[in-house]
Amino acid sequence: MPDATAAQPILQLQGVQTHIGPYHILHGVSFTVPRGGVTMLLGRNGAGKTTTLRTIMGLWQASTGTVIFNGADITRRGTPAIAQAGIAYVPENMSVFSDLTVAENMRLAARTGAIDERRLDWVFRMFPALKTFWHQRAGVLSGGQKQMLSVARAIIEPRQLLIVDEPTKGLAPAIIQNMIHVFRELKQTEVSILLVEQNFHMAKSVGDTVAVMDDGRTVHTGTMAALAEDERLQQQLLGLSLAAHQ
Ligand SMILES: Nc1ncnc2c1ncn2[C@@H]1O[C@H](COP(=O)(O)OP(=O)(O)OP(=O)(O)O)[C@@H](O)[C@H]1O
Repeated sequence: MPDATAAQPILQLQGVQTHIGPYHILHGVSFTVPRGGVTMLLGRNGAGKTTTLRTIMGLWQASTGTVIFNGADITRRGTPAIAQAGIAYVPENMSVFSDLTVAENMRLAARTGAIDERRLDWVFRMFPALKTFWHQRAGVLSGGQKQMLSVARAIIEPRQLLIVDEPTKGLAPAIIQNMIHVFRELKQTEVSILLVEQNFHMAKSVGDTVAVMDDGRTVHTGTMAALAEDERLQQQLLGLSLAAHQ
C-alpha cells in the first residue's frame, strides 16, 4: 500500500495572522512546504518572513489561522514541543556560543548528549572548517564559518524540517557558493527545508518551490523554476532587477 503521509505536505500554513504587542504584522500567510526538497520564502525587507518563521516555531503566537506540521496542528504548541516534534530553526543571528569550542557547540546541539560519529563525519565532509577548528573557541571563526556551525548544529541530529533564516546574510560570494553546495547536499537527505533568502542566485540554485510575501501576506506561491524564468514577475514581487542575476 502506498504511504499516505508521502503526499502530505510536511508543513502547511493557512491564513496565519500574527500580532506583536499592538502591531498587526502578519495579515494572512498561507503556503505549504512539500515533503523533501527546498521551499524558499522570499519577499522584500520587512515583508514578514522572520515573523512567519518565529510564528511557526511558537516564538510568536498566531492570533488566527493554523500551522500544520506533519498532519498535526501545532499552532498553539510551545517552542520546545515544536522543536521536539522534529523542526530545527536556525535564526538570522548565527546561534553559536562564542566562548565554547566548536566541539562543545556541537555537543550541546545533540539533544541526546552523544554525537553519532557517522553523522559527524557527514557534517565534517560538508563543513571541513569545523573539523579544523574542532577544539577552538567558536568566537575565532569567521562569519561564514559561524554560519556553517549554526547550520551544522541544527542538522547534527536527524530532523524532519529545517528552517533557516538568511544563511548567506553578510557572506562573501565564495562562501555563498559553499552554502549553495551545503543545501544541495542536504537536499539528498530526507530533510525538508524552508529557507528565507535575499540572495536570488542562491534561491534559484537550491529552491524547488517558493512562497513570496509582501506586507505581511503571501502574494505568490509556485515553483522556483517558474519564478526564476519570469523576470517581470520577479520585478513585480521582489523589485529585482537584472543585477540580481549576476
Ligand atoms: N518585535 C517587533 N516589534 C514590532 N514590530 C516588529 C517586531 N519584529 C518585526 N516587526 C515588524 O514587522 C514587520 C516584518 O518584520 P520581519 O522581520 O518579519 O520582516 P522580514 O521580511 O523578515 O524582513 P527582513 O528581510 O528585513 O529581515 C516589519 O515592519 C518589522 O518592523
